[in-house]
Amino acid sequence: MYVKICGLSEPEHVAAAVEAGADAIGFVLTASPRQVSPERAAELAALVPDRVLTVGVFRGEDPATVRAAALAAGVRGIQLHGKHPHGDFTELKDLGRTLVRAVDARADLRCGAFDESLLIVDAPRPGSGEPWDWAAVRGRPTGRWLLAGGLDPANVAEAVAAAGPWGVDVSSGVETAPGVKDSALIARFLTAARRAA
Ligand SMILES: O=C(O)c1ccccc1N[C@@H]1O[C@H](COP(=O)(O)O)[C@@H](O)[C@H]1O
Repeated sequence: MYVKICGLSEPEHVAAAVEAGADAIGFVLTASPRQVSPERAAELAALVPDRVLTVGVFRGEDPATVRAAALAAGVRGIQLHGKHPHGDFTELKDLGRTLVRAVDARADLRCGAFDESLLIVDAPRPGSGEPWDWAAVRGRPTGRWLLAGGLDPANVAEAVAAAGPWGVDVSSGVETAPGVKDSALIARFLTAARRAA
């Protein structure tokens, strides 16, 4: 079970996620209570060992803006959330970063359909912490895909059983308030997700 912890903004929480065995760590570089500057993301990314994928999260920005911010942040992955056209992914391919497409259940759920190497199937309101009908996507996504949206340490096993994802992605469910991560919740989520596999 691949696990991504998203929306980190403090070194102690980056360290907690790495220590607990996260496969990927996300820095939100778009409007959000979790937004960090590319410079702050670069400081945090420098603390992450190579085995953990660092991902910059964007939503609606044009490819030139995404390119500049991703390069400044030094992230190895680029997550485009929402209705980015295929052409946005094509324009970013030459960067050699891991491209991640994040969509809700109404979208094309074939990983690779937009030349991405990782797909995230999320709630209609990303980063809201709202659970949704995870079972509705069971059997639909293809390839490497992560389930996101309203997951937390207590429900991740149920969500995995319902949807059958390749991995999971969490932000709100490891926070005590919007944008305030909690190291103990991060560790509990990793443990619960691994057991759910
Ligand atoms: O986390 C945010 O604030 C955010 C903002 C804009 C686009 C994506 C965002 N996060 C993504 O949302 C899911 C996690 O959702 P939840 O909070 O666990 O319900 C994950 O894919 C994040 O990358």
